[in-house]
Amino acid sequence: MDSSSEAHRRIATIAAHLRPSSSQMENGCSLSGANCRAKGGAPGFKVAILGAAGGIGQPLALLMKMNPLVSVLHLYDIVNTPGITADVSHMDTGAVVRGFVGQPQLEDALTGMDLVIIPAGVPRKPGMTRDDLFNINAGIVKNLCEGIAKCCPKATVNIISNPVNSTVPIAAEVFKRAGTYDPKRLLGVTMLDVVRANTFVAEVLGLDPREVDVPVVGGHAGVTILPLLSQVKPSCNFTKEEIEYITNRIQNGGTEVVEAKAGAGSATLSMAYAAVKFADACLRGLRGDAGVVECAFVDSQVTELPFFASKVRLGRNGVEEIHQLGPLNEYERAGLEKAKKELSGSIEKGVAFVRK
Ligand SMILES: NC(=O)C1=CN([C@@H]2O[C@H](COP(=O)(O)OP(=O)(O)OC[C@H]3O[C@@H](n4cnc5c(N)ncnc54)[C@H](O)[C@@H]3O)[C@@H](O)[C@H]2O)C=CC1
Ligand SMILES: O=C([O-])CC(=O)C(=O)O
Repeated sequence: MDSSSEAHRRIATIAAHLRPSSSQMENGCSLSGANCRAKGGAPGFKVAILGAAGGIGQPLALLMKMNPLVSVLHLYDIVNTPGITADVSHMDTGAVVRGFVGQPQLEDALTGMDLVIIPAGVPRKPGMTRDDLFNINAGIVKNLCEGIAKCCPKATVNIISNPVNSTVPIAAEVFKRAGTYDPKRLLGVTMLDVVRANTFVAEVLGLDPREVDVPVVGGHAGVTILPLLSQVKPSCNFTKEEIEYITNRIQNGGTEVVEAKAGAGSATLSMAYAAVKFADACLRGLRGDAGVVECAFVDSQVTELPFFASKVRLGRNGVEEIHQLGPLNEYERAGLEKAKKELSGSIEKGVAFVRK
């Protein structure tokens, strides 16, 4: 028996006799530390998902474990992460997975992370607006961002928890208070609006959605979601009726899913897909890839509002450049005014929550 077969035999014997303790499972390794060679030393980025046991968190964990840019994946939630970690950690992809459960383990979950993705918080039920989630989710996001400010102040942060139009300003205020705010590193995830827009436009035009690129600006709720159909690539023309239909469908895409799920939550699978698409863009930017451009809700001077979603170029420092809105038609200019009015209140509400 050669030495590597002997090593495998020894490990198999140990594994058969060891019943892993919960702390060993949290290390993403079912052997004791001395016997486990998976130390997470491979090159790549360290990513944490906060809210990893949820409807979005679980498929997001699965997809991030498949991302070759990720070397270490930390899964944090207030419940159920040991099981999800054990499950995902068996995938034969590169990232080492570690689970953390409950507030006492938040700091360990965050320490050393390059990218933190936050889908923690309650989802909508039929009849609710995203703003109806504010009372619960504002406190959750504030608490998690306090942890980030303390343990990984230089991490890039992707906020998914709704209402995004308020939770991003909450995060910014927490970081300002802690003296760690870097506007380039804080991004509200509006990617699902773009994913939907590409899909719905492709349906109407009879195109492959992978070939369609629709800029969606503003924010992430109702009329604040503003697709710029005059700037769709490949360049195309719509009838007035098509513009009304597509715009309404994009603005109400979240509600369409909430109603179809009939009380069982909101978009989770398409959101996990969108979150991974966006996180991958952030990681490619951090790696130094050129020309990575996506829409996101960020600290912005594109309008008079302090936060606004538009196309941004992602780089080694996070948001390297914020694109202007470009020429808008009359329909879009009217939409922009409506969007700004609602956004302004949502941003102020978030800021006031932390300053109060
Ligand atoms: N930005 C976007 O485009 C979208 C945002 N969302 C939002 O994402 C959020 C999560 O949605 P789902 O995953 O469907 O909800 P969910 O209820 O299935 O999962 C939320 C998870 O957060 C966890 N959680 C609660 N408090 C926490 C805390 N203090 N620390 C860590 N984890 C905590 C829960 O235990 C649960 O596992 C909701 O606010 C929803 O509105 C949903 C879809 C799209
Ligand atoms: O609609 C919701 O509550 C969830 C969400 O943000 C979306 O699906 O766009």
